[in-house]
Amino acid sequence: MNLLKINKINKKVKGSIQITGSKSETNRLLILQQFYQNLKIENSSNSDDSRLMQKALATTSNEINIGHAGTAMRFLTAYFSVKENAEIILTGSHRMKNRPIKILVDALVTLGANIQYLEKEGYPPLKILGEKLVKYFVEINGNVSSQYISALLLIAPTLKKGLQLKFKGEVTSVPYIKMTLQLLAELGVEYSWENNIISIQPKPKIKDKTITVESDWSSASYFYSLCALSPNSEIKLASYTKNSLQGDSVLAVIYKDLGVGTRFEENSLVLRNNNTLTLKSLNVNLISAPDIAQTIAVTCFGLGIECFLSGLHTLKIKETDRLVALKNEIEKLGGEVVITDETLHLKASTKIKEDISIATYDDHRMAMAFAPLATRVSIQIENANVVSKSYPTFWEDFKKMTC
Ligand SMILES: O=C(O)C1=C[C@@H](OP(=O)(O)O)[C@@H](O)[C@H](O)C1
Ligand SMILES: C=C(OP(=O)(O)O)C(=O)O
Repeated sequence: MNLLKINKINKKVKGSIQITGSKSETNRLLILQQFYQNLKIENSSNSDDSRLMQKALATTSNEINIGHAGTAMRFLTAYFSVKENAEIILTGSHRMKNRPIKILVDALVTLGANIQYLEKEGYPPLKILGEKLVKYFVEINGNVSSQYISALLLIAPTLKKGLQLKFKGEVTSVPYIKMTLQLLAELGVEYSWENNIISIQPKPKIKDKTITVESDWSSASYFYSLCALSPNSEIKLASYTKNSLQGDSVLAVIYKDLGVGTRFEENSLVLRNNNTLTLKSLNVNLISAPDIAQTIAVTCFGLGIECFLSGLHTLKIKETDRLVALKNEIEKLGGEVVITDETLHLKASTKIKEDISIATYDDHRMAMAFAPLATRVSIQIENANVVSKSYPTFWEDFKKMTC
């Protein structure tokens, strides 16, 4: 599927869908399952990123191409570093070769790992020779990506003396670190987080355990947006819990201000557009939830309200430079956007140009974030199948709600 043309939606948005499991939770659990084979996972993500992770863990080949999957790249770097006798070349897409990994590699090497860069210093591809890591203390810069920290935490309980991680600087995307710690705790791993030090105790074995992955909140964000942009709409999404491990569950709070009420009905989220929007300008810091920045910016654009987003310094090293991509595409539609290295300011505007073709920059979230604008105008999405990185059935589910 290349160019997807979406006609303006003229009916009331209504429907009920089951969203696939969180890719963040799934990719952590897949690593942990290698260490603890009596761990069972239910409602795993069917995303490309999780399938690639599964394939990489099952392969007998010495060369693994992880495509665009950031968590898989980072978690597998740590995993193969401690897998004795592993001799692996870990590579990825062109974009992956430009997503930094030096902070993680330096930390692993400090702990005793054997990793070499095969092309550009600080970036994949990597050659990893699995070793027993002998050290148990390392300092790490926490403000570039929390994935480096999660990668280390995931291998920590398998190390003889566990691990002590000391952070330098502010830590970004903290809920993802807490997710890793909470999953470890569910397996009985003991940890503490005091000031800027996380300590993990060793845990060679666990009791039999089944973990059911909650559905993906980042994927739910596109339906929050659709609901906010469709008066009287009602959308039901399964399977979610009130005590989510996912930081993107903050959507329920943010979208309340954008006119969407959330209630839980058993294990489903019910979103309702209450037609209560009075807000003229939204101001949110997304340092804890960077993956919903695109969704929120596009919702505000569709609603014709101003929006000021901060805490976005990690967006430029994701699937694409998401700040530049957002500015380019919103401006094609007639909006005005000012970006800095870590902020985005969308000016209020009421007109949206018809039938514009939105470029997606190999970024699933660009495709999904712009789709709900079809409630306002007909729109075209380029390379629409990019959505499979996190949400392979997105277009079927979007159709169910809107046709
Ligand atoms: O640990 C994770 O599962 C993730 C952490 C975040 O990355 P950063 O920590 O690089 O912001 C997030 O953007 C990504 O989609 C998933
Ligand atoms: C940033 C993302 O993923 P990753 O870093 O795992 O490629 C994402 O899914 O938005």
